[in-house]
Amino acid sequence: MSKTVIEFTDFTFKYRAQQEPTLHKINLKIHEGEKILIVGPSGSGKSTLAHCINGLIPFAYPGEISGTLTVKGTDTKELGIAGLSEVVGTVLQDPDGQFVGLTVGEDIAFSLENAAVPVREMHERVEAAARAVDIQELLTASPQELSGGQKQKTMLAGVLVSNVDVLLFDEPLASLDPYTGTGAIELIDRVQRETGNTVIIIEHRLEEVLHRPVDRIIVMNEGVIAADLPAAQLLSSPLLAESGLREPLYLTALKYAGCEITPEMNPQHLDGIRLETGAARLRAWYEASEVPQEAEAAPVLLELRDLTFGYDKQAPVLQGLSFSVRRGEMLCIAGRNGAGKSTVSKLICGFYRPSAGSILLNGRDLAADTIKERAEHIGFVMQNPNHMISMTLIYDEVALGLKLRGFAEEEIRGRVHKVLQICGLYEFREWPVSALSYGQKKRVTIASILVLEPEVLLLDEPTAGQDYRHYNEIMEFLRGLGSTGITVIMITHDMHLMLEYAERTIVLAEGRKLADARPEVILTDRDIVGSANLKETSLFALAVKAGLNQPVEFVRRFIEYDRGNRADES
Ligand SMILES: Nc1ncnc2c1ncn2[C@@H]1O[C@H](COP(=O)(O)OP(=O)(O)OP(=O)(O)O)[C@@H](O)[C@H]1O
Ligand SMILES: Nc1ncnc2c1ncn2[C@@H]1O[C@H](COP(=O)(O)OP(=O)(O)OP(=O)(O)O)[C@@H](O)[C@H]1O
Repeated sequence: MSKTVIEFTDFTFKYRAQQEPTLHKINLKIHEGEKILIVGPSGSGKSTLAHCINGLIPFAYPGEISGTLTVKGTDTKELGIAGLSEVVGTVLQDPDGQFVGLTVGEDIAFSLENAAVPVREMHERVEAAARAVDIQELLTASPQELSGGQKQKTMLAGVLVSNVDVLLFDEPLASLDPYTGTGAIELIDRVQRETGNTVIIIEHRLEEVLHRPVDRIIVMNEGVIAADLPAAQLLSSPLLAESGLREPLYLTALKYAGCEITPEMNPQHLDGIRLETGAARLRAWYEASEVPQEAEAAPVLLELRDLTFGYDKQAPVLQGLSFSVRRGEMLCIAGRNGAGKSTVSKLICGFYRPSAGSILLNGRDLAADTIKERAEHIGFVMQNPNHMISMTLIYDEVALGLKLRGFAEEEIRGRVHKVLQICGLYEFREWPVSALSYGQKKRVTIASILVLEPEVLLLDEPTAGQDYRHYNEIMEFLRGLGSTGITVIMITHDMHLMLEYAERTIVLAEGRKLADARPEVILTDRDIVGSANLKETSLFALAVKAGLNQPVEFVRRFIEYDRGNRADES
């Protein structure tokens, strides 16, 4: 057995601001060269555990520690944050908090400058890392000009160039398009095999991380380690479901068809899975499943006509983009990192003006409307919750919009409480926002917009950083809004979300509309998937593997059936 790099012994940690410990008596050994995946519901302590390893706890977030944590045999309290930074490289969940350089290149080079690497070698290594994540064109760009995914890639490159022993990734996939995400998982795998580094990945998107093998999966739940198993064992046990976590979609399909999942089937990867009787069962399930009904089309509410826009006049981001959205519809906008998805939402909200084309709401051109006037009808939930929150207490944050609009105290309280309940935040209403996990903060921002009851709700990655339970709750809630006539537009890289909740998806590529169709049609079309950096759904690949004649229709029927199931659960 190789050497232990990280060792938690009866380790308990309580944040100064909390009454109860967030981590309880953790006993965990991580060995040199191991690749570990940590999963767990939102707020279960995953990021807290990571912060203990990189020294942010207790040096930046103070609190009480009992028990010990050693990194390479030395207690982290003795190593200090500087000592730890030489051993552990971290990509944090919120990339904005992590930028130190004025340009992308400087940022990637930061750790090398600190380590006094010769200038020539530094340039070579920075360029190689930038190429590995495909941002070599952006080395002189400033961090403010980057899309969410481009920021994430810069962080990844910064960690990959450094000479640390332990690489720690806190939700590395959250802002990456699926193709880039797959590339990042391959890259992490390659770097680990080449350097023998220890790798720890925290991620909700289990199916995507398992694209490359991991040695163990650790399940955190309520501050304790609920399971510590190889992937095949975990996926064939009820432990994920018991912790409210999502299994890969193809396994859910096999279970619906009546298959038992065993470690011998190699359930951790669709390529290597042994279906045996599964194929016949899937066919029988498909033949017995109901044909979904088409919904009636509602009138158009929002229309984009020939929109053209560029931050820099020479380089248009959008060129003649047109699409319309119907009242009560749930629509997704998808496309690769930097395709212009967030830019579309900023134009709709009026943060920027198009250089040509128009945006109509209920047939009326919005050109003359201010940001404030538009906000009465169109609510916008940004990608990064830390960009939206301005109040200290959760209740005040959610009540703010209603207060500014002059509502009576009584009505404000009723509406805020109702929304907090819907968003699973009621019990935290008197808490400071700073004591919440990233996923919980995201829900606060959704709540603060929902409370205003907009006609159109525009969400940039609504479920990034959410666990499966909250994903279901938020999405079923948004679907409920759809049926009351509120139109929901979601920008997302989450192919599950798109399949399960969007009635239609607009795919952007090169500033134009590449496709406008039902999600299962898009996610089973290799050309569109390839051109827009999306990812084919594993359900489709499963149906093909099982030899079904109509794999697209199989995907559609599965989604319909599963939707009914999930709506019952939430
Ligand atoms: N700086 C802080 N001060 C006080 N309490 C905190 C702080 N950060 C996190 N917590 C508390 O610790 C708990 C665990 O948070 P943590 O961020 O570790 O969860 P997580 O499992 O990473 O969740 P997520 O998947 O939502 O990111 C949260 O419920 C939160 O209340
Ligand atoms: N404020 C800005 N100034 C200059 N360029 C910008 C600015 N914001 C975005 N861009 C550029 O415009 C393009 C589109 O960015 P946008 O944020 O709309 O992409 P996106 O599709 O939302 O990407 P992601 O999936 O990574 O979030 C990118 O090339 C980005 O670098």
